[in-house]
Amino acid sequence: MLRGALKTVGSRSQCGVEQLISALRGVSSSSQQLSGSGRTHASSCTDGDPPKILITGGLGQLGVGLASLLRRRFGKNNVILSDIRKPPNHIYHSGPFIFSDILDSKNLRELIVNNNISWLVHYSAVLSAVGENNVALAKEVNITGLHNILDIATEHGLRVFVPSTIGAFGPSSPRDPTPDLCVQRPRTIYGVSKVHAELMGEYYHYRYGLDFRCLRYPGIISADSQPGGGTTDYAVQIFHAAVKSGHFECNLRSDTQLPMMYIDDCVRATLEFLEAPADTLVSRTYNINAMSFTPQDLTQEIQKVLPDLRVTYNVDPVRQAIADGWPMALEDSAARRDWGWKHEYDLPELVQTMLTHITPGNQVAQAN
Ligand SMILES: NC(=O)c1ccc[n+]([C@@H]2O[C@H](COP(=O)([O-])OP(=O)(O)OC[C@H]3O[C@@H](n4cnc5c(N)ncnc54)[C@H](O)[C@@H]3O)[C@@H](O)[C@H]2O)c1
Ligand SMILES: C[C@@H](O)[C@H](N)C(=O)O
Repeated sequence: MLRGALKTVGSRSQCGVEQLISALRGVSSSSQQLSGSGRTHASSCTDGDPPKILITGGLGQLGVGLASLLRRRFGKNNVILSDIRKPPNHIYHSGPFIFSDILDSKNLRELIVNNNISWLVHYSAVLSAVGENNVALAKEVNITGLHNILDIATEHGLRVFVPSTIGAFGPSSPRDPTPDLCVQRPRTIYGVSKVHAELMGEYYHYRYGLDFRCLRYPGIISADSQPGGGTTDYAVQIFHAAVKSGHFECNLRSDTQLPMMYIDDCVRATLEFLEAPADTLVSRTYNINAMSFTPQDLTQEIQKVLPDLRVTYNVDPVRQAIADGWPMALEDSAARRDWGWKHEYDLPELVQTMLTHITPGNQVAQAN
C-alpha cells in the first residue's frame, strides 16, 4: 500500500497525499476523512528531542535573524537555513546551510527526509512590489511553491509555519484597526497568494490534520538585513540614508500610515507561536501588531537624534496604491489572549535601536 501511495504522490495528486497519509499512519482512508476537530497528527518532534528545523528562503530579510534565535533555543545544528542563492561567508559559517528550491519538490522531500526535519518555516516568497512587476514569478513561487510545501509537510507530519502579511487585506477591509476575520480582497498578486496560503493551510489542517501555523506580519524593520522588494521597504532604507548622507527620498506619501514591527519582536513572536501548545490555538492564522506610523512620524522621531535629516518625496504610484489599500493598524487581541503575544518595541525604541546598530563605523552587515 505504501509503495502505491508513494507512486500516486509522485504525480502530485491530492488523492495521493491522502493515500500516503493513510499508509504512513496505518489507518483506513475513511477513518481520516474530514477530521473536523482539526486535531493535528504526527508529533512535531520526538519526545524530549529538540525539533529539527528547515527554513526556506532563509537568505531574505528575516531568515537569518530567525535562524539565529532558533539556534540559540534549539542548538546550532538543529536549524538549517536554505535558499536558492549563495550565502555570504559569515552566514555560511554560522550554521548549517543547504541549497533548496521550493519549486523542486523532489529535492525538498529528500532534504526533509535526509535531515529528519520536524518543523518547516516557509519564508520563500516574492514580495508585494516585486510581485507586481513579475506576476508570473510571484504565482510560481508564492502559489506553486506553497503547494509543494503543504503537500510535503503533510506527508511527513511536519509542523509548518507560513507567514502572511498586512498585504493579505485590501481596500474593502476595515483598515484601522483590521481584525483577524474580515473581508479580504487584496489587489496585489502577493496579497492574493497570501490569502490563498492562509486558506490552503487551514484547509490542510482541518482536512488532513496538518499542524499549520500562520502569523500576519506587519512591515518588518531590521538593521542588519535588507528588505526584499516590498511596499514597507522605505522604513528600513530611511535609517541607512539618514546615517550615510542625511538625505532620504521616500517613495510613499508623508501621511501613509502602515503597521510596522522591529525584527526582534517578529522573530520572537514566530518562536513563541511555533512553541505554543496546539490546544491553546483557537485559530491557525493570527494578526500580530506592534506600532503604526507614517513616513512623517518616522522622520520626526529620527530627527530627534539626527536633526539634520532631510526627507523629500518622490511617490512611486505602484507602491502608493498598494499601501493605500493596506491596514493602518492590525487588531491582535486574539494572539495576545491565546498564546501570550506582547510586543516590546514601539517607535522610540525602534529608532534608538536601529540608529545604534547603524553607526558609521558599523554599516549594515549585508546579511542578504
Ligand atoms: N519582510 C517583511 O516586511 C514581511 C512582512 C510580512 C510578511 N513577510 C513574509 O515573510 C517571509 C520572509 O520575508 P523576507 O522579507 O525575508 O523576504 P525576502 O524577499 O527578503 O526573501 C525571500 C527569499 O526567498 C528566496 N526565494 C525566492 N524564490 C525561491 C525559490 N524558488 N526557492 C527557494 N527560495 C526562494 C529568495 O532568494 C529570498 O532570499 C515571506 O513569506 C514574506 O511574505 C515579510
Ligand atoms: C508588508 C510585507 O509583506 C512586505 N514588507 C511588503 O511590503 O511587501
